[in-house]
Amino acid sequence: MEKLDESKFEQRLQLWALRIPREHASAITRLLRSSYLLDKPRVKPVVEDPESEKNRLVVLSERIQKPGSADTPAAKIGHLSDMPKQVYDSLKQLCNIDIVPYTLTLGYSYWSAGHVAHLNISDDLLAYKDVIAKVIYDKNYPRIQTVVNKVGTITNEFRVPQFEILAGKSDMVTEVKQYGATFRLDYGSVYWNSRLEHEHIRLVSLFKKGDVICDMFAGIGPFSIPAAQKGCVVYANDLNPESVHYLRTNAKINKVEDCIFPYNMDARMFMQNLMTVPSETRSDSTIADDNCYPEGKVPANGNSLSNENCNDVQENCQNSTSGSSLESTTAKKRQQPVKEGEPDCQDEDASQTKKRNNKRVRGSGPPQAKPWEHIDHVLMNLPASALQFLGNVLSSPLSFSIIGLTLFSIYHMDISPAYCFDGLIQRKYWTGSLPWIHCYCFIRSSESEESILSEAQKKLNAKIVEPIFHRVRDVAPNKAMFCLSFKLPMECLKDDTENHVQTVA
Ligand SMILES: C[S@@+](CC[C@H](N)C(=O)[O-])C[C@H]1O[C@@H](n2cnc3c(N)ncnc32)[C@H](O)[C@@H]1O
Repeated sequence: MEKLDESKFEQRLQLWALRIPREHASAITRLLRSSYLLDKPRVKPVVEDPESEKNRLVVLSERIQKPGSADTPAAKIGHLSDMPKQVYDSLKQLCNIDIVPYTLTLGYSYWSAGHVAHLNISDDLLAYKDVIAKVIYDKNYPRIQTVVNKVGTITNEFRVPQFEILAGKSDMVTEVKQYGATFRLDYGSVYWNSRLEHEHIRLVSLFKKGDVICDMFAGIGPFSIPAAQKGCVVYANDLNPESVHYLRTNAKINKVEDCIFPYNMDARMFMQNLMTVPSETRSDSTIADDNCYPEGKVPANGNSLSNENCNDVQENCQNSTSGSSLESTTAKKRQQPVKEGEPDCQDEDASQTKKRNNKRVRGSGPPQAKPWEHIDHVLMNLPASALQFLGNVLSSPLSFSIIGLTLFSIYHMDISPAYCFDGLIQRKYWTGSLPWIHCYCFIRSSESEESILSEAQKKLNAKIVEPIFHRVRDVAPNKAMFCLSFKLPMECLKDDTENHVQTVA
């Protein structure tokens, strides 16, 4: 029998820890609580210091990306990134601050989603699958209550694997925790990958309070929820109605439903909906409704925002206009250090930021979210095909089948292109800097960063300046997942004279 290589399951997280005298451990953990301490199921945030028995290491949250080094804003004000100065000052009163790097290895036995253990049993071990599952179940019950094996390759557009249940109950609705947020999901009907946790937190660490985020392939919200927790306004979309159901549930569980606007449609239509400038000149009081896309404004493409969802969005808009959620948009932007090799998302010049923020807070009423005026980041986590979504399509080939017949909706006979991103934004209405696009992709050994860049530029019909490739993880011996980040090129903006507007009217 071939041996199982458990090291293949390992993930190493590069974190930071405070080295403290052990007698202060309780006081310091109380002070840092869950917000700044590492918060992972079954992992203790206070550990022994290998260098001295008298000390303990208090492991900090992944959100605390790195201590302020000499040239970062955090260093200038003398505290750790993303940790308020008061907390840092209280720490200093308790002990000397000694920050050390800490590597956390999550090994073979760590991986599961809530009560579900997910196996990928290779062909040569299939004969033993029931024995393997029983051992895992018996050894880990009650933490693990279901053991499943992935069957075949993922072919559906919702990216949900097919599972066979090998042991335990068939209910796959479960809860998982990531960086202090709780996610409920049905493992059998939505996309979920625990191994992306570090990537979710890396990207969210680039956002600032008050940023406007468009998550085109949001799933159940592992980017959107922490972004909203950080004070961003998030437009989150997924084609899978089940994912949108759990996205809304998770927004409620994590108390950020006022900052998240969920959509259930094709990603291109979602962007088009958000960026369409209303035809009539409207008074400020009606602008929130434009974002809600009531039924009459929804494109007849068979993938439109469901009524249920639309009600939700309208509800959110109303919540927004009543005030509570908008603290985030009016809030003064916090300076954060820019990581080496990471996009500098703070290059908007100060006058532009001021202009935009002023615009949002103008008048006595709450500011309005108007995505066609400004968004800060667009997330595209569908690595198998996100690059295609950078381009426009003529008559999208989406179709649906009924009793074996393939039917095309009226929308697909329409020759108007679905814009994404070339010509999507109207120069006249846009304020501030152009958005960062974070487009995930796979790079195979036969491809290179250059070939991917050239494909992206072809789709955009514009040159990308200063692209940043971040290697996320190896998914196979000759295939890795990357995140390509770049500022939307200026050429992608359309001028008034071009007639791309109101395609969803
Ligand atoms: C790889 S998953 C990423 C989900 C989430 N961002 C995460 O990190 O867990 C891609 C998501 O895109 C959704 N999706 C696939 N095709 C889509 C489309 N045309 N428009 C919008 N969403 C789509 C799938 O349902 C799936 O939830």
